[in-house]
Amino acid sequence: MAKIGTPARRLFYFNESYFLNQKEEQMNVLVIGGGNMGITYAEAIAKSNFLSSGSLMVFDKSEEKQAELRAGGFFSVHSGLGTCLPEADVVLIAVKPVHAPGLMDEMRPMVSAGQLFISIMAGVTIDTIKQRLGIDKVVRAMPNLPAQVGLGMTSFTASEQVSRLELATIEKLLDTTGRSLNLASESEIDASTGISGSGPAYIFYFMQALLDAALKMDFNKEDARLLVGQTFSGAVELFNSSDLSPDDWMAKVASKGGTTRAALDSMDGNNLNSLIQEAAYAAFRRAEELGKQTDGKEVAHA
Ligand SMILES: NC(=O)C1=CN([C@@H]2O[C@H](COP(=O)(O)OP(=O)(O)OC[C@H]3O[C@@H](n4cnc5c(N)ncnc54)[C@H](O)[C@@H]3O)[C@@H](O)[C@H]2O)C=CC1
Ligand SMILES: O=C(O)[C@@H]1CCC=N1
Repeated sequence: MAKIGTPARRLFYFNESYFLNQKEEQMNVLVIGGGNMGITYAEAIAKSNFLSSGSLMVFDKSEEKQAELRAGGFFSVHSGLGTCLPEADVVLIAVKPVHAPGLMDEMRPMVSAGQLFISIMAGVTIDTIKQRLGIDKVVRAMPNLPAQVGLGMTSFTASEQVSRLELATIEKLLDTTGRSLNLASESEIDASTGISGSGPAYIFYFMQALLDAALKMDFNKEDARLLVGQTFSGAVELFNSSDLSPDDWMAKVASKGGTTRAALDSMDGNNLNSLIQEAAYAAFRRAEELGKQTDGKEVAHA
């Protein structure tokens, strides 16, 4: 097993003067799991100048993934935890919840008290991570897929052992992928999973339905994609350009007795608003269930 890192150095990095002096670029950050989200974070951190070069490490257990990551060349890619985990000041865990217990058991002998752990795993609680790793400083975050294009929405909350200044630095790290929201409790993280974490899939669901309608109306695939994509981008841009509510914007599109009213009446008649709210609650409840399942035990979710 690799030697345990240098706690004195970590103490320096994580004391208040370090954070007041804003020397984030001297931190070593390790991302574990180089899939959709892990690679998104690693690339965003690498491109942001948040860290100095050579300070970002990635470990994925898949050899195929390691080869793919090495081709990118943005960070050092490790083939085992022993060469990277003891050197890290901040560790971002980005594996599926089902892989969390095995990974944390492997990590435990190599971690130390000064290290700070960020988990983006859905439903895995701060207590589970603290107990399984035997550490105290945990930030639980819930990002979303648009982080891949710098438009992510990440909610996060921290264990009480994470200081205000440490949290400010972690917020800057999370913001390399878009915007973030510091929430007071893990219950709010589960709720935000039902809104922003899973939310991009609901938008894609709506887009797929409109695409299907356009294809039925005999548009070819390319034209249907343009009609739907530009309509979504335009509507979102309008929404973000003012404080008007979606209801206000709907009123601007819909003329009395017109085409939009016909569509909106059809949606209301089918209770679409309630169905979408129900879907968001289903994701919220699932995040809570995952938390109970992973509470110190094995996970039954892939
Ligand atoms: N995909 C999404 O939109 C979002 C995902 N999440 C969370 O992010 C986490 C990762 O999700 P994805 O990136 O989509 O998954 P993914 O399946 O694309 O990536 C996971 C990676 O972890 C690696 N891995 C598995 N076990 C490992 C281990 N023991 N050590 C090192 N690497 C290991 C796998 O080889 C894989 O490359 C999940 O916990 C999920 O709940 C959170 C918000 C949004
Ligand atoms: O579906 C999931 O479990 C993850 C968490 C939020 C988005 N994807």
